[in-house]
Amino acid sequence: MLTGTEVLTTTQMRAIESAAMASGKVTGLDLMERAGSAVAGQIRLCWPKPGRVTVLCGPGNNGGDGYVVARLLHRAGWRVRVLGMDNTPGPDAAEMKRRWGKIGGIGVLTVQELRSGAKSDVYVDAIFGTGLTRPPEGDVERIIRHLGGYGGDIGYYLPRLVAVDCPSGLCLDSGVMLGSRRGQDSTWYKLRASLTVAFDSPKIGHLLEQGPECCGTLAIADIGLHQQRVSEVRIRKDGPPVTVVRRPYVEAIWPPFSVSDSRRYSDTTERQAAWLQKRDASGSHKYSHGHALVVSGGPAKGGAARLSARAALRIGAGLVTIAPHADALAEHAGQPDALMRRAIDDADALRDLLTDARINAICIGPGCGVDRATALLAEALPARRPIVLDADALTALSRNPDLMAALHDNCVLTPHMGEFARLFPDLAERLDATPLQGPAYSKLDAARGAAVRCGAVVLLKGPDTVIAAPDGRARIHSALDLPWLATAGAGDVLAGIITGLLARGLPPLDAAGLGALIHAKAARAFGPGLIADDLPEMIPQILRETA
Ligand SMILES: NC(=O)C1=CN([C@@H]2O[C@H](COP(=O)(O)OP(=O)(O)OC[C@H]3O[C@@H](n4cnc5c(N)ncnc54)[C@H](OP(=O)(O)O)[C@@H]3O)[C@@H](O)[C@H]2O)[C@H](O)CC1
Ligand SMILES: [K+]
Repeated sequence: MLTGTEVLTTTQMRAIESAAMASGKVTGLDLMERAGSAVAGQIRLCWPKPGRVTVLCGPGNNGGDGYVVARLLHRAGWRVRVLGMDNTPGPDAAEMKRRWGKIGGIGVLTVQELRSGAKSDVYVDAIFGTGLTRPPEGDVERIIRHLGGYGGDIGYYLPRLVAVDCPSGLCLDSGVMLGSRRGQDSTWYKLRASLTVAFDSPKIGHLLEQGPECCGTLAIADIGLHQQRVSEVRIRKDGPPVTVVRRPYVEAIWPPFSVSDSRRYSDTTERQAAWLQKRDASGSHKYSHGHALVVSGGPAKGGAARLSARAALRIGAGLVTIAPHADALAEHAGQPDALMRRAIDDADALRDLLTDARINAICIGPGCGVDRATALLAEALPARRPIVLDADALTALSRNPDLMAALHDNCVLTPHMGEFARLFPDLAERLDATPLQGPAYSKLDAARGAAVRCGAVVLLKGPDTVIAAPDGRARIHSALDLPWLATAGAGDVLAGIITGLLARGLPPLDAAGLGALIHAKAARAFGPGLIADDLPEMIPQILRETA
């Protein structure tokens, strides 16, 4: 349902690149020239007046791109200094190094050399790209630390650090700096580029964990590889066919980067907008938009479920019933009047209610209580209706292997990292280990592993939300610009939006993906000062603006 941006792994990127070269339509040298030219072009767009630039070139093709940048900026009138490594790179990078060598010299890539001479206006990091396999060490580590501001005097210039493909040290399959402890501020170094120019498509690591913060503005340059997006290619004419795995693929649904082609990167289609606004032929009767049931808890615990129910109504479920324990029914008497109320005291009462086949989506967890969630899930899961499990329902799941075994592909689990660790401790532990080798285990790997294991859609919440289905399809929803979304009750609203979308008939992965998107858009539209109650009220504006 969503049209997003395809996100690649580094292996997929290499396969596409190899396929392009094997087709004979383009050479590695052409691709390198286009890559370097895209970076130089972006630099000139950002800083039109030629100044001083230092280009730092690593041992591989990322360094090769750097030599192209140096040559093209020199041609544009910049005063260029190049620091490189004393090695013989692959043939394409070697040729680019040779071409630069006819124009200027190459200093050694050390901190001492970097600190000597005049300061530059722009520093280009072309040390490592997709080929990083282990944490940087020796001189290269020192220079990357220095660029990260730990080394002193070029800190003033950090806003002008431009990364080729990625800031060096970042694992593009996971978004972690190899060698640095995850989730801690005291990373042993942290580059913060003001601009990163990457090629063809964003990679997983641009969007997850430390990636967005380190990359700064991410520009994706088209280097003419789209024709190579075939499902099967031959790398060599006489060689075996090599499958370029494009599906299951990962999609970014709110890419935080600047792009010129808005059609390719739009987040909703016209058809989707019409469906969201009920302007299409999906039906004019309230039951044609589904009936969502939001299970609530006992006395004084109703606020969370009411937030969910309100969100399910606002997103367009035809009917929404809130189902508290009978003791708590009276406290749900207030607004919104559109909400229906029905007491459910135990699993038998839920079974009775579910004889109404028109109830086609359930939300369970917010304010429910763990014991109640345990009892009601045992009844609800075998019914195999679309169901969102959040909060207390997730705790119930983590304590009951039988419930875990009853999950099915119409379930959506919405854990934050703490809940995820209780549900899938081994996966969380793997994620917590310091990554020493690329490709490092990623949040995407963890969410996918969890989805496969439990047979349900898993939405792992965070500023970089990852959504994975048991069949391997996945989405990354990056919303680092919304610190004010970390507020009590915001998760309950998300659960309600997803439940509403399920009631309206969206498949679980789409409901979770679109739910995360609308939730973030509502928070963005409201801005700082947001409380969870504001989120459902912003949904009409988001629906109106969806085009
Ligand atoms: N994908 C494309 O369409 C294009 C990509 N381009 C650019 O190419 C790089 C990828 O180039 P590659 O040569 O594969 O990789 P890198 O340049 O990133 O680095 C590889 C070299 O670095 C060595 N390495 C890896 N880790 C370390 C480390 N910790 N310390 C020291 N050296 C390290 C590695 O050596 P090994 O010992 O591991 O073999 C390599 O020598 C991509 O990012 C783009 O910028 C094209 O130019 C355009 C098309
Ligand atoms: K780089």
